Amino acid sequence: MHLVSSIVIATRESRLALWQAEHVQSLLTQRGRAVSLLGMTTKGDQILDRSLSKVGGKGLFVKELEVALEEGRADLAVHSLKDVPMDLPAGFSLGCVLEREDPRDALVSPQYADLDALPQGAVVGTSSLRRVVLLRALRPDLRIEPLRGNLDTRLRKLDEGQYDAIVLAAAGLKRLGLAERIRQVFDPSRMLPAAGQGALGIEVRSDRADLLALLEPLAHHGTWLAVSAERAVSRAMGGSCSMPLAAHATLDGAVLRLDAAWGDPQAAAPLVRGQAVATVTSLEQAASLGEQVAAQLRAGGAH
Ligand SMILES: NCc1[nH]cc(CCC(=O)O)c1CC(=O)O
Repeated sequence: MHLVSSIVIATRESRLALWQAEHVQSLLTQRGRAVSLLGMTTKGDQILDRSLSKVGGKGLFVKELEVALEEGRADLAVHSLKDVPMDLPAGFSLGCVLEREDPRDALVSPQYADLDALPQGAVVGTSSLRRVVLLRALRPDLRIEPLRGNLDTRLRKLDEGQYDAIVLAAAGLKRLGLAERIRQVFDPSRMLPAAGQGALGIEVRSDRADLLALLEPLAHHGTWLAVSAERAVSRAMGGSCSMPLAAHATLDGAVLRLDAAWGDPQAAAPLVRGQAVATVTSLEQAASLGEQVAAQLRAGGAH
């Protein structure tokens, strides 16, 4: 068996990725482990001029980190779970899911207090197909323009006046101490979050049982159940993280409630929605709730 002495975390070098890796580093350090970070630039960080859904999806953010795990240059990769493909490549596992931060979307705007306050035809920045279809359902008059880059870049483009407002995950803003930029946090019933939004996942090589044992005390099982249901919707719908798909689950005791929505980015048709509630105690049961909701979406015309 592999004996873990010093642990290396592979991480992207955006401020948010570093915050997340340092967070896991500090949790492990508190447990007496020596932990260092290995910063890397991924394809997803380099390609800033095209929509990610056109160049291969968000998997572009994790590939280089997996190569580092494969080659033994790193032990763990910390990811925003939202950016992790539904099926990891053979030989890799999700070793841990941490307690979720705020899963909701937030509106950031220098001028306007909330979505309703935006004038007719206002320009809103987002490159997420999910946010596009949800925003369009709420405010068909808005002009939605692409917005890429890390959090600081997106906020800078907003501040330069390229947009009237932008929509971001509340979790990222809160982690970076930018919560004061939030003008409105969307109720999930209006802007349903993406599968896994706000949760961190730690990826390991599946053959590293030593690391799985090490990570066990960091896991938040309620979050893990919820995101398993959410990710199962996404997986059953085709697995890409760049679909116009929202999936959000909440756990109340052992009762998991899962909501999902899908919208056609090409047509102005109403959103297709799905919902299911069940008592769950295992990740498999959570995933089967997700498959049930995906079947509802497909029956409603999602593809
Ligand atoms: N796709 C980029 C991304 N990946 C994770 C987060 C935010 C943090 C999280 O959801 O955990 C963001 C930024 C955003 O959507 O605003």
